[in-house]
Amino acid sequence: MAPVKVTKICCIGAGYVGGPTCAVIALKCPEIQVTIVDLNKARVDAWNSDDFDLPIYEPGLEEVVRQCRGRNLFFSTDVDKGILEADLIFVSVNTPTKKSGVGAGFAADLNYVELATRRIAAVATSSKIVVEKSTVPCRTAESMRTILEANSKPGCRFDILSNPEFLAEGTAITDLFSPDRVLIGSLQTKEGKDACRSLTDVYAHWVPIERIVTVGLWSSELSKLAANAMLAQRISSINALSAICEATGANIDEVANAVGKDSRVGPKFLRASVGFGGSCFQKDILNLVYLSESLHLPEVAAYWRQVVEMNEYQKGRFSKRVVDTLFNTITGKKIAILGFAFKADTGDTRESAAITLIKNFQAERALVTIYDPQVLHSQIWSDLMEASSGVPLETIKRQVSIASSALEACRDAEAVVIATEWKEFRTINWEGVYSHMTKPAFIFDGRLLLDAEKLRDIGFKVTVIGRGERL
Ligand SMILES: NC(=O)C1=CN([C@@H]2O[C@H](COP(=O)(O)OP(=O)(O)OC[C@H]3O[C@@H](n4cnc5c(N)ncnc54)[C@H](O)[C@@H]3O)[C@@H](O)[C@H]2O)C=CC1
Ligand SMILES: O=C(O)[C@H]1O[C@H](OP(=O)(O)OP(=O)(O)OC[C@H]2O[C@@H](n3ccc(=O)[nH]c3=O)[C@H](O)[C@@H]2O)[C@H](O)[C@@H](O)[C@@H]1O
Repeated sequence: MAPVKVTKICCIGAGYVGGPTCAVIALKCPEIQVTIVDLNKARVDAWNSDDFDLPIYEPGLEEVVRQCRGRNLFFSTDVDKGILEADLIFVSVNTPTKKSGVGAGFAADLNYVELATRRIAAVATSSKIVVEKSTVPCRTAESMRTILEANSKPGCRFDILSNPEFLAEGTAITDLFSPDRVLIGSLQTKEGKDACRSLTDVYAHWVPIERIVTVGLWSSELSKLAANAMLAQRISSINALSAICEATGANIDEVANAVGKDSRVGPKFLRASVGFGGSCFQKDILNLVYLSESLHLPEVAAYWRQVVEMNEYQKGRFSKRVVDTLFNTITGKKIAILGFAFKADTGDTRESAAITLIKNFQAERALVTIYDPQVLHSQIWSDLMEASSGVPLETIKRQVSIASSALEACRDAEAVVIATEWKEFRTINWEGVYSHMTKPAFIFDGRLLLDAEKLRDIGFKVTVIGRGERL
């Protein structure tokens, strides 16, 4: 049997990965019909909305959806129909950290992957290539295969591929248009290699063939965890060095630049910050820690765990620096937080460092005003409620408010904290902000975003992550 020519794709999960990834496949492969299905009706309705009010903010995404939706790209809640019709199915559902039971706090919750897999097995009446797109622990594909084979109908065969996604939020569309690599893992059998070829042919519509890397299933699954762990490890390394800079008078920008000039190290991902956030770095490292422990490799587990611990330390250290600088108390003081998303160019707030900072400031009984250009107010409230485990919203609102502009957030504040690196914060009318703040007016740049000298000239007292006071 030759590799199947894919004509219909179904993607289970219309989230940050399934949505953009399959929209780009539809754009680049006009002859393939792509249907993205999700159980969440509100999310599907938003993807289908007349005014393209899409459920996620991602630069360039709307243009892609506008070109393909209704042509060869469809969004639906009819999961079964999507499965029935497709010859290739992406499983792109969420895999959060388990909250209870064995491995709670570390292991990935594979319940959504299992439910989607069981649905495929229950519904499919013809052979399918099933592609694990979600980030999963090593050997999950084996569990999927066992479930599918145990429940398949006569004449139906399922080939499992691992095809982890490497896009970063905020740059998803450019990452998808021009990926560093596409990774496809398959069983090294004839059937496995044929399935791998079918998926390769989809990506080959726009990805140069030398960037499509084909490997064994388990290497593919582990490579995804490894890539995120190593990226996060660079940030924790630079953040650890930022603490030394602050204590010595060295400048983290200069250190990162000098170190990154070494071609073996490279310049990317060396930006000190208030700490990394996002739905995946912490989750995937904890997953790797759990995997290492399960494999009786405690030293390996401890090594990776330290990357997350350093990140927690960085958030706490930055919060403490704010309190220390404001004369050791922020009780009753108004603090403006600029940025709530976990990084710029996204409305996503999952594991955002801003949430921890605000929680720390709340504990010090400060009055916090938040401004973010993209995050929905309802999302901010729900994150703060979740972070304060059960404190009623009315109580939170006594200490926290949300502003609709940076200027409004900073009015009468004693301090401004830059928590997300939104470009627009660079071009704020800082003279105007200064004139409306309580004096002395403090700025804490947790993102190395602003021109500290210019701000000092205006009159601000400026504290920058990774820069000490000594000159
Ligand atoms: N967010 C990101 O930037 C990246 C995420 N990943 C990985 O991709 C996976 C998905 O992540 P996101 O897209 O961020 O998650 P998400 O939470 O935005 O989307 C997942 C979607 O799957 C749907 N879903 C869950 N179970 C379902 C089922 N049985 N049937 C139909 N729909 C179902 C949910 O309703 C949700 O809309 C995760 O494993 C994540 O680790 C990988 C690379 C980047
Ligand atoms: O598996 C995933 O979910 C994705 O996780 C990250 O992407 P993402 O979390 O969307 O965004 P990043 O650009 O990696 O930023 C993550 C966090 O690190 C912070 N960061 C990043 C870079 C840096 O130098 N310093 C730094 O503090 C960002 O502000 C952000 O809070 C990876 O970059 C993607 O390759 C991967 O696919």
